[in-house]
Amino acid sequence: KGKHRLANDVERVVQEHLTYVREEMCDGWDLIHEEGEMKVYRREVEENGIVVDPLKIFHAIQGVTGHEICHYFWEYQHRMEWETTLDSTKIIEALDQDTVIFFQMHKRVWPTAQRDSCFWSHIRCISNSEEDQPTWLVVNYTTPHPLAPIKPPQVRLIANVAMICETIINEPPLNPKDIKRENIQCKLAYVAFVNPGGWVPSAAVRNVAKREYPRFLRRFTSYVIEQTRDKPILF
Ligand SMILES: O=S(=O)(CCO)c1ccc(-c2ccc(C3CCCC3)c([C@H]3C[C@H]3c3ccccn3)c2)cc1
Repeated sequence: KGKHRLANDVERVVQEHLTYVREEMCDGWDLIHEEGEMKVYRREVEENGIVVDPLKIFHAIQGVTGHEICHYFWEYQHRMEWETTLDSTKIIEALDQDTVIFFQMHKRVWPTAQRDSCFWSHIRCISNSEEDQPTWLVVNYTTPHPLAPIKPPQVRLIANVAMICETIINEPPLNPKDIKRENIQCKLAYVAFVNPGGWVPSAAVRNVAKREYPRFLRRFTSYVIEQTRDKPILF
């Protein structure tokens, strides 16, 4: 199928994330939370008094592949089974089989006004030259859409989020068909640039973010482990 109207935007944002995720986690990032394999980093950034802290989470999940993590993160029909911070989510346009446009109503976080979001969501497999497993990624990026008009008092979120996954196969058996789930691990990097889109109390949003991002990733990864437990491995 030909290039859709957002194909160039999608390409640019995907390449930016691939460059950015490899950047060293050195200056300016605070490790704000650690649980098991999950490490949550944040930079404190404000634009015009609005908290827009970039957030980076590194995690390693036993027994699932990067493809499985990205599949369940991208597929809209599973979203309400793991997303606890949404009132609703729906596809408003499919640009191609890997790129859709979502409209979402986010649960209100007191004392802020309710947020909604409209973003294109793209899933992609990047096979690198070596024989090891490909990288799978999903990017959610805010985009305007005629079917998602801004309706005050709701405030439109501005989000640029990526889930970038590698699959590790420990002690690969001679025959790939013999690979078991206990031999596989997904190493993921989750990056979120979220601008609340309007004034919010900095401390409140920082506390919500510090609590909600780890919670969302814990819940989402547990969901994928459950969904894939007795299914064939999706590489
Ligand atoms: O990974 S996704 O693409 C999954 C698809 O839904 C994603 C995740 C999170 C958000 C989001 C939306 C709103 C807020 C704030 C802004 C003012 C009031 C709410 C926050 C900050 C507060 C942090 C947070 C993190 C996780 C869950 C909820 N809350 C985050 C958007 C997209």
